[in-house]
Amino acid sequence: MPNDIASLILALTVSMCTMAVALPAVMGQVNAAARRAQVGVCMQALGWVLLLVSSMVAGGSWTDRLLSTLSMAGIAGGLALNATAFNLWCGRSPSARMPAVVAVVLTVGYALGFSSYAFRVSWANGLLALQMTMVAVTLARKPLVPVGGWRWLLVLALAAQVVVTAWRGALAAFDTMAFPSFMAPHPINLLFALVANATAVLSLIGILLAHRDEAARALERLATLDGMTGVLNRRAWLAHAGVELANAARYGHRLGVLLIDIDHFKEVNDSRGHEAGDHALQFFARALQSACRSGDLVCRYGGEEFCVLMNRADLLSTQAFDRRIRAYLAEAAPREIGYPLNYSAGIAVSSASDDTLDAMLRRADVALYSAKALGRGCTLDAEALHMSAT
Ligand SMILES: Nc1nc2c(ncn2[C@@H]2O[C@H](COP(=O)(O)OP(=O)(O)OP(=O)(O)O)[C@@H](O)[C@H]2O)c(=O)[nH]1
Repeated sequence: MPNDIASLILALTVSMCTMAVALPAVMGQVNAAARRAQVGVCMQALGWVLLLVSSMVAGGSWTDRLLSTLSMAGIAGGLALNATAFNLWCGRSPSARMPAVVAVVLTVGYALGFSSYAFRVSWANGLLALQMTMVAVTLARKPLVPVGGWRWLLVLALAAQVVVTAWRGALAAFDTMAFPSFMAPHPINLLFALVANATAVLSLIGILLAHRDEAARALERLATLDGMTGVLNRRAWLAHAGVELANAARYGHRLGVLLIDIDHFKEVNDSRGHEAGDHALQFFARALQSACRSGDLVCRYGGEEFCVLMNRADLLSTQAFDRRIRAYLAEAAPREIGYPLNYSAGIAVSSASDDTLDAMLRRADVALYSAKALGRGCTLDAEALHMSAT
C-alpha cells in the first residue's frame, strides 16, 4: 500500500504539472478568470512538487520546514485563486477574500506550529478542507450567467475531498501514531490520493468547459451588440423586434417604433474630433436605454441613427417617451458631454395585425425624413403625415 500511495501522489503531481503547462497552451488568449485558474493550477502543481521533495529531506529539519510551508502556501494559494476564477465564471465579482485569508492563515500557522506534527497536519488539513468547501460553495451557488451542469460534478468531487481531507486532519490530531505521514499506509491516505486525482481531472474539465462557455458568451455578445455603444446591433434588433411584433399581433397589443437620427452630427466630428463623436454616441445610447422600460429594445441602426421598439405602446406613449428623451438631453448633454445634442425622429405604430416590421420602418423613415426637412429637432409620426397627405 505505501507504494500505491506514493505512486498515486506522484501521478497527482505529474497531472497537476501537466495541467499547469498544458492549460496556457490549449486555452490561448484568456480573460481574467482563466488567467487566475491557470496561475491557481501552477501554484498547486508547485505545492505538490515541493511536498514530494520535502518528504525526501530529513524530517523536522529547517529545509523540511521551509519546503513544507512553501508547499502549503502553493496548494492553499492555488485553491484561493481557483475560487475567484469560478466566481468570475459564474458572473459574480472576483472578490473572494475569504479563501485568500484562509490561505495566509494556513501558511503562517503551519510555519509557526511546524514542530508539532499533530498540530501542523490537522491545522493544514482542516483549513484546506475549509477552502475546498468555499470553492464548492462558489460553484454550487446559483450562477448569474448560464453555466453548464459540469459544475455539479466538480462540487461532488470537492465534497468528497472535503470529507477525506477533514478526516485526515482529525486523524492527525487525535490518532497521530496511526497517521505518521501523508504517505503512511493508512486507508484514508489511499482514499485521499484517489479522490485528489479524480478532482484534478474534473478541475481540468471544469476549467476548460468554463473557458468554452465564456468564449461562447463573448461571441454571442459580439454577434448581437454594437461594440461601441453596447446596445443591440441592427441585425439582432430586427430579429428580436420581429418576434415582438408577431407576439403583439397574436395578443392584440400595439407597438411603436421610434427611428432617431442625431442632428448635425458631422459637425460634432469635424469640430470636436472623432473621439468626442464616439463619446456622444455612447452618451446618447445610455440615455435611450435608461429611459426605456423592460421589454423595449434599443439598437444602433447605423452611424448616428438609433431605433427603439416600444413594446405595448401606442402613439401617445411613444410620443411621451420621445419627450422624456428630449427633456433629458436638454438637461444632461451640456453637463455630460459639454455641448447640446439634438435629434430628429419618425414614429410608426403598428396598425393592423398584418403590419410588418419592414413596413413600419419604412413609415418611420419617411416621417424622419420629413422631420429633417422641417428643420430638424422634432419628431413626426407617420400616421399624421399620411392623414395630412391624403
Ligand atoms: N464619431 C463617430 N462618427 C460617426 C460614427 N458613425 C457615423 N459617424 C458620423 O456621423 C456623421 C453623419 O453625417 P451626416 O449623414 O451628414 O448627418 P448629420 O451631420 O448628422 O446631418 P443631418 O443628419 O442631416 O442632421 C458622419 O460624419 C459620420 O462620419 C461613429 O461610429 N463615430
